[in-house]
Amino acid sequence: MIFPEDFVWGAATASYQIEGAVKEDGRGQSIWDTFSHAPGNVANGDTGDVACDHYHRYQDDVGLMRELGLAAYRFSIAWPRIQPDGWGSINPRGLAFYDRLVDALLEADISPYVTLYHWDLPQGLEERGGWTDRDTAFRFADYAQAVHDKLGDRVGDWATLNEPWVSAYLGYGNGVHAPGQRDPAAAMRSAHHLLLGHGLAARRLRDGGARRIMLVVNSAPVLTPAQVNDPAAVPGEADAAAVHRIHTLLTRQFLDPAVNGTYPAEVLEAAERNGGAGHIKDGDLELINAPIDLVGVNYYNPCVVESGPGLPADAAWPGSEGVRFATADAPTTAMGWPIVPDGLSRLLVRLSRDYPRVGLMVTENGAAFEDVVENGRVHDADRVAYLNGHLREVWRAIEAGADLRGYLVWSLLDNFEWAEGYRRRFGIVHVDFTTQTRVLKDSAVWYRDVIARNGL
Ligand SMILES: OC[C@@H]1[C@@H](O)[C@H](O)[C@@H](O)c2nc(CNc3ccccc3)cn21
Repeated sequence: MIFPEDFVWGAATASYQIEGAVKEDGRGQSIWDTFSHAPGNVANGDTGDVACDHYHRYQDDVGLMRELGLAAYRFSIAWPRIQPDGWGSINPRGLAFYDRLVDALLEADISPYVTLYHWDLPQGLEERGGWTDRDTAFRFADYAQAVHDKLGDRVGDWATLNEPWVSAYLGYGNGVHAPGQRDPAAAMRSAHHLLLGHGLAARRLRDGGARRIMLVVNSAPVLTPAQVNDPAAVPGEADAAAVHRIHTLLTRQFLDPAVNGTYPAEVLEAAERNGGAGHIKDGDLELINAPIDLVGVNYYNPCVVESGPGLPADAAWPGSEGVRFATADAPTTAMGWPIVPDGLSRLLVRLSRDYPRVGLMVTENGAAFEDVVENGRVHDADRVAYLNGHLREVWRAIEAGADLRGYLVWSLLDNFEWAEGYRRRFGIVHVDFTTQTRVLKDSAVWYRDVIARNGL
């Protein structure tokens, strides 16, 4: 299976998960600093205080990327390094780190793909309401412009947000992520303000001459248990309605406004039932619908549902009344997520059909397994099998006509896995968090060969 000649092979990380140096060079506090230091929020009391110490080790890490032959490296910028409180003057030392990182990547012939927001909101803004407050969207646009002004001469690929669904519904809905609020109405308001911030920032980036702008979403094919292993299975009316509802809340809630400038009726109805839709102002959808070039797709596993009469909505899923989240008949990763490779091709073909005006890129795909270091090596055959199976589906989606530009593996390094802390490892490079030693896992060597062959 050989991929298109211009297919982009890369890897992805995020600032809070790898950088450490949380009090260095003028960095302000983020909501994840606050959340991870609050007892009970993160496994084993882990925090991102040190993480992979990438802030100090970035040159060696870029060397690893070069050794793997990556064409692209997706990383996020920590807003609190740029504006410690989230607004106002720019911290030159914070910006200087990313300036150095970008230059190191270009020197290694690796294209930098910048994500402007991967969940580390400045705590100063959270104290003013965070994403529940409309003003945060405008502060985000100011921040985006400041970063692009500095790096836009060398960075062509820009993602505004990583997974606004997670920021809104895990951060403000069920509270398993920072800032840990449990309020469905706050979550729906936050989802809208994140989208507004996306649109406002995308306009600033475009006005600044950005080459490619994308929105990155966590998306999945929503399937009944029977459909997981039998794409031809036909769900009954109630189950089909459950599938449509969750597809709408997970994916259409974000891509319809961003790509088409419309909200699904079900989202507006859910908002009316959860605090009202007064936060949606006239003209907002036009602002949100700023032209973008790509949708970044983060896929790990399908979302499995069936109807469940009388079931209350899950706090992370306002509007999901009557839906029961089910399990798939499939092997699972260390996260308990089902391994369903063809879910990726089913998703990519669907998104290509539903949103034909934008290209697609797999901006995250990967898996956590219980890695064991043996004689200085990690024989992660399960991760190789996961990646191989999913890349075969990427190839199939391209063959089926999907406008798919590239694939970025999650993740380059083992890192801080949010509420799971360091006990879950997604990296193709093993990190010993005591010594900060990096070791290529077998999956990294395998991925290097895939890149060299441009295929499987
Ligand atoms: O969990 C693995 C990665 C995570 O490390 C990335 O920072 C994030 O972008 C990411 N998104 C997903 C898929 N969505 C999801 C996020 C949080 C909880 C459950 C699912 C997985 N991942």
